[in-house]
Order: sequence, then structure tokens, then C-alpha cells
Amino acid sequence: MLEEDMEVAIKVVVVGNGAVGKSSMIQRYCKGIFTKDYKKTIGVDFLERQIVVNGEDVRLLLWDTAGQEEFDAITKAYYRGAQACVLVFSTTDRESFQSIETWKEKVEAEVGDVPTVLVQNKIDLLEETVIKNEEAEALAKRLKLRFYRASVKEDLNVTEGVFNTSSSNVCNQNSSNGREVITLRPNKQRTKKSKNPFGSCSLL
Ligand SMILES: Nc1nc2c(ncn2[C@@H]2O[C@H](COP(=O)(O)OP(=O)(O)OP(=O)(O)O)[C@@H](O)[C@H]2O)c(=O)[nH]1
Repeated sequence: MLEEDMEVAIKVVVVGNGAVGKSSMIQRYCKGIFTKDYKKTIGVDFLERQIVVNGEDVRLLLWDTAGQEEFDAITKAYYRGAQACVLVFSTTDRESFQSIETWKEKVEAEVGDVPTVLVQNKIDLLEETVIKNEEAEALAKRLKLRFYRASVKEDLNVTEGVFNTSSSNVCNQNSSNGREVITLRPNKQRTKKSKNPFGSCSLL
């Protein structure tokens, strides 16, 4: 196989309580659509999008995991091999905010400390907020996570924020919140072994 034929795939897991907008976020990013209907994810789902990082084609594999605890045993198995994680809570759901640390621990238990971002979704509903800005910022700081406020509905910060900016700002990225340069783990899903096209880069 020629070097040009090689493919790089990066697995990202999106986690958080039920109904915070995980499926919507992935759909917005991969299909450019938003639906008002709530269809609970059963177990896991998966979508992908081709992106370019540092001139290299990359397949971003986005794993949509169920937020309901009843699916924990199933979803856990799908965290394995994840190279990055997106933690989501909703502006209108305090419990989802309070569960973030637990979600982080669940992912960490399977994959260790992978590059992770924190997302407050549904900021179009800011007038109904049950979480103070300072609280969310303090959590991000305490957990040393890059923090985005987003609205999947209004397409705010999803494409340019959570996914695109994150993946294009991967190289030699110094986070302002204490994280040092985040290094992309060797990609097990690559179809052929070669030099890492990212150098010391990360997805998120
Ligand atoms: N107002 C508003 N509604 C949103 C937003 N994002 C998602 N929703 C709605 O929130 C509901 C739940 O969204 P989902 O994407 O299904 O939530 P989920 O986190 O995947 O839920 P589970 O599959 O149960 O884990 C749906 O009715 C969406 O239309 C947003 O940014 N703003």
C-alpha cells in the first residue's frame, strides 16, 4: 500500500447524561442537521466525518453513547480505544452538570487520561439556566478541561468550536488552563504503520 493510501482514524467518545444533546451534536457535525425530537440512544451509535489535520486526511469516528445508566455496561465497552473524549452537560439540567466528574471517571477507567473537552450545550436556553457561569468555569478549571459553551440548535460552537477548532489546533497546543502540550496517542486504527502525521499533536 502506498503511503498516500494510508488512512488515519481517530476515535472520539461523546458522553454525558441522557438528553443533554450528544446525538444532536454528532448529527450536527456529521450531517449538518438538527431535529427537535428526542430519540434516546440505545447503547451506542456511531457517525464519522472526514477532516484534514495538518494537510492529512483524518477520519473522525464519533461514538455516541447512551446517557442512561441502564446502558453503562454496554457503553463502557465502547470507550476502549478512544483517543479523545467530549463531556457534555445541559444548560437546563443541573444533574447533568453534577454528573460530569463521574462520566470523566468512567471514561478514564477504561482509557486513562485522554484529551478531553467539557461542553455546556443548549446555551440558546440561557434564560432557563440552572448553572452559573462561574460554576461551570470552576469545574473546567478544577478538572483541567478546555471548556466550550455550545448550542447544537443554533449551530453555535459545535463545528467551529468543539470539533473543528479542537482538531485543527492540535499541534503543539498549550492549553491556557494548565494542561501541557497534549500528545496524540499512537493510532491503533491506522491501516498501515507509518510516521505519525501529527507529530506531537492531539485531537482536542
Ligand atoms: N434547545 C436546544 N435543544 C437541544 C439542543 N441540543 C439538543 N437539543 C434537544 O435535546 C433533546 C435531547 O437531545 P439528544 O441529542 O437526543 O440527547 P442525548 O444526549 O443524545 O440523549 P441520550 O441518547 O438519552 O443519551 C432533543 O429533543 C434535542 O432536540 C440545543 O442546543 N438546544
